[in-house]
Amino acid sequence: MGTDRPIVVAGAGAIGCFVGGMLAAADRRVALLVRPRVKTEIERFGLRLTDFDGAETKLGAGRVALSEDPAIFHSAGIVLVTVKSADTADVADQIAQHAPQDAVIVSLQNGVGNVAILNERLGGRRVLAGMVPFNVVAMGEGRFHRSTSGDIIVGEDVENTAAALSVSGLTMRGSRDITGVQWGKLIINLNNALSALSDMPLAAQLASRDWRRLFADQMAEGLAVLKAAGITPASATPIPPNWMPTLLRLPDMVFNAILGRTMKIDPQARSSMWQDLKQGRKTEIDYLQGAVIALAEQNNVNVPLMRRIVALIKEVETSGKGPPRLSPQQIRGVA
Ligand SMILES: NC(=O)C1=CN([C@@H]2O[C@H](COP(=O)(O)OP(=O)(O)OC[C@H]3O[C@@H](n4cnc5c(N)ncnc54)[C@H](OP(=O)(O)O)[C@@H]3O)[C@@H](O)[C@H]2O)C=CC1
Ligand SMILES: CC(C)(CO)C(=O)C(=O)O
Repeated sequence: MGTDRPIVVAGAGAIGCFVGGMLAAADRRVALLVRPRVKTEIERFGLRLTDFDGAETKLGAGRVALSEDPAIFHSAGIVLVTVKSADTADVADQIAQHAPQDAVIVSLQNGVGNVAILNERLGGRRVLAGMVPFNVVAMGEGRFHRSTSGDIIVGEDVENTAAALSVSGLTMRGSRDITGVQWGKLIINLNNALSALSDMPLAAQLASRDWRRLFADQMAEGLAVLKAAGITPASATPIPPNWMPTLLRLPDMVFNAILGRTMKIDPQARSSMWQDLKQGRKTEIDYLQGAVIALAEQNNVNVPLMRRIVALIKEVETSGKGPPRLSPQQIRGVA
C-alpha cells in the first residue's frame, strides 16, 4: 500500500476536510475529491482546523491537492471514504473506475451498511471499516472544528493501516471487533436526530436530564433490537453501550462527573444530522434509525419512539425549514 502514495479523500466535507487536513499537516500527500463550493472555499481561505482543546492547525490551499475530477484517485495508496451514506454507491463507482487495484479503501462513515456497498462495487480491493467517534462542524471560511474527543478506530489488518494513518493530533487505532464498534456507534448516532430536532448544541442537551431521558429511551429501544438480533455492540470508550441508558438517566451531578471522565465535548458540538437539516439536505436517518428498524421488524421488536423520531425528521426534510426546535415532550408527542 505505501504511504508515499497519496491518501485521497473521497468527499471533502466536515470529516473529509478535518481528517485530510490533519494528515496533510503531518506532511502526508493528501488529495481531496471536492465539490466546486468546497474547492472555492479552500482555495480562498485554506484550511483552518481547530480543536476542543484549543489546538489550531492552519494550512495554505497548496498543501492539499483539490479536484472535482475522480481521476484524482489514479495513484491513491489509501482512499478515505467520507461521503454521506446515500452517496457511497456513486463514489464507490468512481473509485472502482479510477483507483489502483491495490489501493486500500477505508470507510470513515457512520452506519453499518457502507462497507458492504463498497465491497460490492470495488472489485476485490481491500475495504476496511472505520469509526469516527468525534464530531466535526464545518464553520465556514475553511474552518473545520473538532468539538469532541476520541480516536478513530479502523478494522485491524495485517498492514496496520490504522497505524499508517495515525499522525500527531489525529490517532487511529486498529480493532478486531470493528463490526461491534460500528453497531456501538450506531446506538450513539440514534441521538443525531434528537440533536437535529432540538436545534441545540450537544453539550447543552446532555446537560438536561429531560433530553438525556429521551436519548436513553431511544437507545434502550435500539439495544433491545440488537439483543434480539444477537448483535453485541462494542464501545470505543470505557462505557459499554448497554450501560448508556442507565447512565443517561442519572441525576445531573453524577452524570456530569462520569461524562467528564470519559470524553470532552465543547459548546460548538452539533450532530452531522443537525448540519444536514440546517443546510436543507437529506439526512442519514434511513441508514441509522432505518437500519435498526429493519432489524426490529425481522425480530418482532417494537420501537415506537424511534419510529416517531424518523417521522419527525422526514417531515423536516420535506419542509426544508431547518431544525424545528422541538422539546423532548413534543418529540414524545405528549405536549
Ligand atoms: N460530521 C461529523 O461530526 C461526523 C460525521 N460522521 C460520518 O461521516 C460521514 C461524512 O459526514 P460529513 O463529513 O459530516 O458529511 P458532509 O456532508 O459534510 O461531507 C460530505 C461531502 O462529500 C461530498 N460528496 C458527496 N458525493 C460526492 C462525490 N461523488 N464526489 C465529490 N464529493 C462528493 C458532499 O457534497 P454534497 O453535499 O454537495 O453532495 C459533501 O461535501 C457520514 O457518514 C457521517 O455520518 C461520523 C462522525 C462524525
Ligand atoms: C456527533 C457524533 C460524533 C456522535 O453522534 C456523530 O457521529 C455525528 O455527528 O454524526
